[in-house]
Amino acid sequence: MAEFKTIDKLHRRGLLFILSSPSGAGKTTLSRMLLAADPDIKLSVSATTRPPRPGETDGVHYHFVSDAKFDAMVEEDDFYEWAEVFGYRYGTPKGHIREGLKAGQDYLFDIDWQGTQQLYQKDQQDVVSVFILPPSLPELRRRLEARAQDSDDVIDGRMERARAEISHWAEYDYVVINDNVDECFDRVREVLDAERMRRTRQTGLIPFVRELMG
Ligand SMILES: Nc1nc2c(ncn2[C@@H]2O[C@H](COP(=O)(O)OP(=O)(O)O)[C@@H](O)[C@H]2O)c(=O)[nH]1
Ligand SMILES: Nc1ncnc2c1ncn2[C@@H]1O[C@H](COP(=O)(O)OP(=O)(O)O)[C@@H](O)[C@H]1O
Repeated sequence: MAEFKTIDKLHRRGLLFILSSPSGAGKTTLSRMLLAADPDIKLSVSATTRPPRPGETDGVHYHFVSDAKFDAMVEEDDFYEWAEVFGYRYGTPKGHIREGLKAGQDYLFDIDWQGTQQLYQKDQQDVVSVFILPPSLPELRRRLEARAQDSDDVIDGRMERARAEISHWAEYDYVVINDNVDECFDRVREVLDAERMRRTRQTGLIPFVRELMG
């Protein structure tokens, strides 16, 4: 069985896995499920000027920063991309993403369509994007209400923006409807598994095939 071990160890380049959706469709839920189930993918923790919600921890869900700190990060070119959403700013810190990708690390991004477009412009070959749709708009509102973290005004604002966000669905590589969350999660994992197998990411294949052919 020694040959199979060799195949397991083939080197692979990491990927940038993006989950986007209108607010309330379930991307945070799916992200948490994925991070819990898959040790090979790491969350890219964004910086934001939005205040933390109950249950959110600084450095885990977001880096919560002041406006002045965000300005300084923009000025120092610390961001891979950043965008304004719902009146707050959100950005992906550069961190060690480039080195991580080379070493085979996958990164998960919970970012909007603006961030997705910017990542495609920077690094098309490594990006895999998935758009999560709600089964209906009344169900989307029900989920925002059930989450019980926003006032009615904020929920109205999120619902108003939902149509604009959904209009970007066709810019994504994959689209999954989040009706039953477990089924949706299975679809998302299938996408990730298949994308990891892409020939162009399996950089260890060239030496492997060279050896195979003697
Ligand atoms: N472009 C960009 N968007 C982000 C980033 N971090 C979060 N977002 C998006 O900002 C929006 C608002 O996020 P949040 O306030 O956490 O509310 P949510 O919609 O309930 O997840 C969502 O669409 C996120 O995907 C980031 O670093 N860059
Ligand atoms: N398939 C689903 N069916 C019912 N409720 C869901 C489903 N997926 C997510 N939810 C719930 O809907 C609410 C919004 O989901 P969340 O993951 O916070 O959305 P987002 O990150 O896209 O704003 C949460 O209370 C979550 O538990």
